[in-house]
Amino acid sequence: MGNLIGALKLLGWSNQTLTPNREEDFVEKNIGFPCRVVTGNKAVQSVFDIDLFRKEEFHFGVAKIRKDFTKGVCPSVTSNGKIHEKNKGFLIEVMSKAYGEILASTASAVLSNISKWGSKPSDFEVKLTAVVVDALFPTVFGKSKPPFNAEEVDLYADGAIELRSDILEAIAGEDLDKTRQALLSILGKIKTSERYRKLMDLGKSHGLGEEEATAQLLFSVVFNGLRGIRGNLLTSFARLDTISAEDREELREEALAALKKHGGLTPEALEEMPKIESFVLEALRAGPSPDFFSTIATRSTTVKYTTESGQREVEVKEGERVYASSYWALRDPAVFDKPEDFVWRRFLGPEGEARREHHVIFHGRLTDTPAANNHMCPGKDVALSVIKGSIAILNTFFGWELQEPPVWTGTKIARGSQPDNEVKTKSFWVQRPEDLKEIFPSHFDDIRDMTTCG
Ligand code: HEM
Repeated sequence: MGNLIGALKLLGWSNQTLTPNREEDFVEKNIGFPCRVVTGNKAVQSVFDIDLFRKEEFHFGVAKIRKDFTKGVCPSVTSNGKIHEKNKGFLIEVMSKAYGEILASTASAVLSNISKWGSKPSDFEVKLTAVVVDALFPTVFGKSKPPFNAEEVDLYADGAIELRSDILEAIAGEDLDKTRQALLSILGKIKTSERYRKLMDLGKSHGLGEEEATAQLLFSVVFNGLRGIRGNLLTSFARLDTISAEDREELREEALAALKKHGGLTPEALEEMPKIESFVLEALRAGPSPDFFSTIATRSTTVKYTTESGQREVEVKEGERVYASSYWALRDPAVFDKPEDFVWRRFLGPEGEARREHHVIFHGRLTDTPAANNHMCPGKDVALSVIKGSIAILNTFFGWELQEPPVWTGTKIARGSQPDNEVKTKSFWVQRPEDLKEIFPSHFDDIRDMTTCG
């Protein structure tokens, strides 16, 4: 019963069931399984040591991965040891190639999607998913015919995981026919994509057979990549609604100057947008997705960490589950002043630079580098480029009114970092059309038509 009640509490109140007592960390709790819940920033960072903490294969916290959605191959994110090193080495190389194309692809995805939105875009969250799919997927797979489609990709990502508790899963009673069709369709598109053979050769050079390499790409790009970027882009977009018009203008001026100077969304232009970067990092701090890291102690060990009352240490037994909350680590007042406030300048200047040591959203510090021998996200740089680039373009050239103000309570597990309430737009329009025409001339006519006909 303990497991069921624990799972129900987590499903019902999400991060708020884990609200820390900052005097303590590594608290024993049942969240669907008995574990140690870790919430302090320094203590959470201790789980990044892969000698001490390993992944539970095919599981994330209260969720498990459906094996038939990965062709039975354990995804890199929950694999360990030598197998993880092969998977991760491959994915790091795939993502570093994608990084070279991601900004051009992002600008094109944002603007070509907007040209189809009209002035009253409905189903805005699905529309934003399409932006992410169009920005990310071609940089990995090249062209695919027919192209990947946002609805089916979302269906796959929803269907790929289920609840760990069989009882709760039976109550949820999902119909998987459509998600299985989506899986087959996506696999077909991956296998006929422009770069498939090259990707398979790359996989081979890392010791991965075709089945394994395909499954790693499928789960990494369609689940980790899409879900990671989509949730955090939506939350960043919604946060724009919570800052003043003057602050929005300040962000706009910075981005516009950089885009004009470099003739588009280039790496050099993004370099010259520290305010946009700080805004996005703060949005990801205030509402990170994913919001936890779930691990298992590889051996009995003593972990040293700091709390408000000073240095502490804790004995963790071999095999004990450790659930590290990035949501609370990013709200630790020991490292982030007034953590409940949204302070978009928090990551500016030398002090803001130093705060990157505590920003753990990517399962590592922002100053760390993903590697085959750690579990840090290999999509970090690509993901940040998509989010920063999209926010820069949206805020600079477009205006919108939401149907209701976004709200974040940390109680809605299914929403992750996204606002509790679905983001719906009442109206959407172009601003600074002359600048848009000058910087992105090939998209301008289509977008101008959108505002006049919508
Ligand atoms: C803002 C967007 C993203 C965020 C916040 C994010 C965050 C994370 C986190 C926290 C982990 C570790 C999970 C854990 O250990 O429990 C992770 C792992 C991973 N992510 Fe991301 N991710 C994002 C985007 C992406 C993208 C774009 C890709 C690739 C297309 C990607 C691919 C992966 C993979 C393959 C792993 C497993 C790493 C390993 O095996 O060591 N992620 N990501």
